[in-house]
Amino acid sequence: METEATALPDVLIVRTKAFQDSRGFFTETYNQAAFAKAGITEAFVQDNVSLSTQVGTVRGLHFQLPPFAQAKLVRVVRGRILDIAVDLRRASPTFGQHVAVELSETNRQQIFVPAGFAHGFCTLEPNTEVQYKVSASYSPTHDRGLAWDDPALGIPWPVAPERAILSDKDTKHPRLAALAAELF
Ligand SMILES: Cc1cn([C@H]2C[C@H](O)[C@@H](COP(=O)(O)OP(=O)(O)O[C@H]3O[C@@H](C)C(=O)[C@@H](O)[C@H]3O)O2)c(=O)[nH]c1=O
Repeated sequence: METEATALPDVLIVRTKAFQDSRGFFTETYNQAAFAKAGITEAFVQDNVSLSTQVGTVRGLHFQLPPFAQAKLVRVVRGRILDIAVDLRRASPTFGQHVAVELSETNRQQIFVPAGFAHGFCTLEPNTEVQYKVSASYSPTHDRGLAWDDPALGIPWPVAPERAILSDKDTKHPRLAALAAELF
């Protein structure tokens, strides 16, 4: 496997080696020892999958508060997304900044998003299936959101706000400036 730094040094793009043959390919999407060697030492405790049927589906921006803050290792099994991570660590020099990375069934790259970041994505193809590992279990009482379309974030979403397909919950999150000091 190899990792590539992004504009936010703690967010990594991960590529694992694929073995091609006449049947197709084989790759290890996660290997604890290899990832630890590359600096990803989180113990992942839950695997998630979501299917978004329509192009322009936006999920996010989501995070969980401590002690249930989650690091995430995200990949796309089918389709294509623009994946977004926003730094919410108040003491960080890159607080409020984001990384945008395209993940697809074709490029098979993954993104590692540490705890202390909000995460979300927009689907670029129908029937897109996203799988991700998280380092803390789901806790609805610690689950929080950040407005995906907050202009202060400057995220280059590939869908117009009026066309985005969102959950009811994701239309109601506060903007960054209104997030309480309850962050990280
Ligand atoms: C996230 C999650 C949801 N659920 C349930 C709650 C709810 O009834 C249903 C759908 O939940 P949501 O609307 O929050 O699903 P979704 O909008 O897909 O939420 C996910 O978005 C991406 C961007 C992330 O980064 C994830 O961490 C997660 O927040 O699934 C669980 O049982 N376990 C979980 O870990």
